[in-house]
Amino acid sequence: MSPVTDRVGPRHNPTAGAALPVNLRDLRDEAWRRLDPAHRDYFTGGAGDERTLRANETAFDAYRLLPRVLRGGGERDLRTPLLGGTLSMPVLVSPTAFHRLAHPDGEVGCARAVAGADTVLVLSMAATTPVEAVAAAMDAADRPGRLWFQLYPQPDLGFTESLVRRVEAAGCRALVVTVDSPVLGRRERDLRNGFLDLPPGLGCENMRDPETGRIRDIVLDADLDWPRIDWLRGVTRLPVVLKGILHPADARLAVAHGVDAVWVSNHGGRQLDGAATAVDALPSVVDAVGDRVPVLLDGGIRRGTDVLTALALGATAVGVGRPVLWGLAARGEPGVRQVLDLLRADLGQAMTLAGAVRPADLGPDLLNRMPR
Ligand SMILES: Cc1cc2nc3c(=O)[nH]c(=O)nc-3n(C[C@H](O)[C@H](O)[C@H](O)COP(=O)(O)O)c2cc1C
Ligand SMILES: CCCCCCC(=O)C(=O)O
Repeated sequence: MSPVTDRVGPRHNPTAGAALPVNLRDLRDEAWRRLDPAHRDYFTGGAGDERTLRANETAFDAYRLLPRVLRGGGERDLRTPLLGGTLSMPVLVSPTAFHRLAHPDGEVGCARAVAGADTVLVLSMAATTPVEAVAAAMDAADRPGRLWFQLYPQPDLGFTESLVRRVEAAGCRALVVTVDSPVLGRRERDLRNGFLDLPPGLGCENMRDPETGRIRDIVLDADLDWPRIDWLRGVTRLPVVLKGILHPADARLAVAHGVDAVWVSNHGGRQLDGAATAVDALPSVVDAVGDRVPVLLDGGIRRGTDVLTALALGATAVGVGRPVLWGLAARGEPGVRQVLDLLRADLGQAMTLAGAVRPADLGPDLLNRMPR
């Protein structure tokens, strides 16, 4: 029997007394031990000197919290309404490529874990599993609305439209269009390792040409522009989210072009090295967008307090990229479940300590920004 007890502690500390992991970095270390070094570098690395990659995490250090006290409130309520659904917490899974390279459980294992946590998986266009199989895993877990699809619009509009139809038919509930990748960032680890291709047996299954059955290469299109976003909105009724916005002028344009949410992201530091960190770019994007559409954020979220900070700065929800890959590479589906459980517990505990019952209670008054 513990000499110390509290009314919320055990529920917020599901790993107490258990073996590792107690935080996400424990799973990262385990994943790194298991992965082939070239694959570890692909999953871990960023562009150029990895300045933005490092800064995404350290930017959260600039914030200190100003907790409120004597507010009571009992049980925390982390539920978060977003694009027509309600997530069990303000944390979703960012799109990341090649899950079956990390672990045989792949995207299906990830989907099962996400369904169990009752949040959203954004399936990468570079997934190694067909969208229909991932959707079936969500359906089997009775969470059909929890799958979104990430799209790099292809210059071949016919193929793009056929993929959108496929994704709609599978039951995805939103299209996340990645707009920070007119070309691939210069990932020097991959260049050194010569990491170019997936091993035999793995491929980007959602790139299968409907006519030939052949897997097409993903084209990152430097001609992508606002008229193409208008075109995309015209060919689907799914909500369209733009991922990779950092500049407030682009956030304003996104709203003017009728998008349904704006996702502040620098692609986890993998595209433009030296780009602003997500958390630094967030306040001016929130200001530009106002209440018109939700603002999401990813990049460097590793702790409940990081989630709390992003929400206090005006994000509706945050995404996690690498931590999910760590969980998957370390332990497959249960590892992803652990990542999401750890973040939920950490966020609940941080909110309790900060005097907030629900995400709507979080505002900039709870933050003290340190000079850097
Ligand atoms: C290995 C890896 C693969 C990624 N693949 C994609 C992708 O296919 N599409 C996309 O929009 N973003 C992709 N991203 C970026 C993530 O969606 C996300 O923006 C980023 O990982 C967030 O930062 P974090 O890893 O610090 O959480 C990828 C990131 C990583 C690390
Ligand atoms: C040629 C396009 C491959 C994209 C792979 C996934 C991705 O976005 C990444 O960051 O890696």
